[in-house]
Amino acid sequence: MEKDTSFLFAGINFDKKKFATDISRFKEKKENNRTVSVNDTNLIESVIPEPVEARVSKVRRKRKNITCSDTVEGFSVFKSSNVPGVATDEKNEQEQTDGTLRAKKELNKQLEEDSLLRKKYNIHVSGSNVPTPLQSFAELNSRYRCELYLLNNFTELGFQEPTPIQRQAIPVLLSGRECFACAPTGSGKTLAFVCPMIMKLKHRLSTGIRAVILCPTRELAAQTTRECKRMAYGSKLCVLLMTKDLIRNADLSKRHCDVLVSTPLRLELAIRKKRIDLTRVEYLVLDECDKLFELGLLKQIDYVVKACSNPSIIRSLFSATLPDYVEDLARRSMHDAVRVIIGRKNTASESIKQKLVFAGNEEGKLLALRQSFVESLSPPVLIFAQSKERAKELFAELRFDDIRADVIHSDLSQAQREEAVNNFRRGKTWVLIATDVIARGMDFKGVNSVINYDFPDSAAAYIHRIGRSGRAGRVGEAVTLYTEDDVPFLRNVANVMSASGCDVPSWIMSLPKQKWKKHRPHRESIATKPKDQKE
Ligand SMILES: Nc1ncnc2c1ncn2[C@@H]1O[C@H](COP(=O)(O)OP(=O)(O)OP(=O)(O)O)[C@@H](O)[C@H]1O
Repeated sequence: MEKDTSFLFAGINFDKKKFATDISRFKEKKENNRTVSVNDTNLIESVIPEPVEARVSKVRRKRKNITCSDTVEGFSVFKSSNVPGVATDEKNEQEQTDGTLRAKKELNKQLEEDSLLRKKYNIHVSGSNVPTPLQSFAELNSRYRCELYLLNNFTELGFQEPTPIQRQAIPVLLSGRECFACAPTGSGKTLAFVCPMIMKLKHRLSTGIRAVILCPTRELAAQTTRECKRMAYGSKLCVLLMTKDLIRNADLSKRHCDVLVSTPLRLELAIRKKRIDLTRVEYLVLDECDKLFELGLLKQIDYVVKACSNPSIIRSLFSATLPDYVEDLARRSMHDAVRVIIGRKNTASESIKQKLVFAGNEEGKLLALRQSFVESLSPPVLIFAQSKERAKELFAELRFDDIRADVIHSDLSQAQREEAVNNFRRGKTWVLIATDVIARGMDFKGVNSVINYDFPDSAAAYIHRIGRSGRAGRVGEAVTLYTEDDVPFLRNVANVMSASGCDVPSWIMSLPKQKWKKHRPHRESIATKPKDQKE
């Protein structure tokens, strides 16, 4: 991460007060002499009871003694109060006082209920007027008038109730607030940002891109596109994955697309080739945001974010690891954002049983791995190696053993990478050897164990790698092999383990804390054969 990140989001930092007229012009259009907001909120308000958060903010505004001339979000508040020349008799005053007291009571009751619900689901929030969390998916209809196809899709997908991140992030985004969120791996963050997006977008036939989801890898972008399509099934929304072909053959500026999912590199390329217009994007999601803000991707992200120049854009950041610098950045550059943390920040999912195994040296690691396969191979198993070279070496060692192994790394073609992922998903491959290219976001159902053959290069990498198992409340197992070289870095992984309730030997917890950027020691090549016998 570059030290100075202030240029990030610079292209869309703007003074909302100064451009208030422009914003309101953008937000509203006249239709049949009646003001209809672009996202139809007025229409919704006319048919459903006012949401609690709206009532809450009204009461708060009242408390601040706003006068009749104050305009809040395009509405004139307290139109009938304090108007010069209008006599206010005692009865009226009494009624007003009673009304305010009732509203106050109602507000306090609601705040209490919200806080109990948050406590129950380990939801921590900061920001002003944070909307009430969802009790159930049904509230998407009763509170926000969501279309029934969406609830049907959730039922079809087997989702009975919202996960904690969904309970809080969905109402935040539906209320038009920006959001940065941290929730454990496999806890349903994808639905948390896709659901409000498809609810808000509805179907419209104008050209141009209306929402963008950025993911750090092609595999994750493809998976997110698939999830989006599943959730939007039954609507007319158009969801597209940015591919090389699309950049080459299609002029996206003339095509209609509701949701575009892409890696930063591909999107940057399309913008540079003038194949795409992002000026009307209404929603921007940075998934795995801390990865996107790392040095290698930061410039591309900045370029894309600047291209999304719509002043009313709603941006959100999601990850299972949210370092302080990303939070600082979010606070500085997002507008009135809500921070949502589920459980403790930067911890592993509690449904994963984690183990550290000392293997002495590189040779010991291979022996330990083979031994564990003989004793108890319970596929599917994911094995992480430190580099593509080491992943290839390990694959060369295991491919002739009696296990169905495959490998995935960045030297493979796109088609080969897709095939490796699909074979693993379908159970054709039992053991997938991988680099960190699939460590984040990939949702392989039922991975029984993750083996860190090479010690991860950071605590965040550890959390994401092992998070490929133990998803959606299932149990999983993670084994991390370590050698003498890794001992100084053990404490960082041990801290994560202990924070998620796993036992860690006390000698490890008493090791000195290590400042740890990237731990990638040079390692002996992976081989059981003596060097002179190797091909
Ligand atoms: N409400 C729900 N009930 C049950 N399962 C759900 C629910 N929401 C999502 N899931 C499932 O949980 C799994 C994990 O979801 P998802 O991939 O969104 O996790 P994530 O939090 O983004 O994880 P990661 O941090 O690894 O990216 C998926 O298989 C998804 O279908």
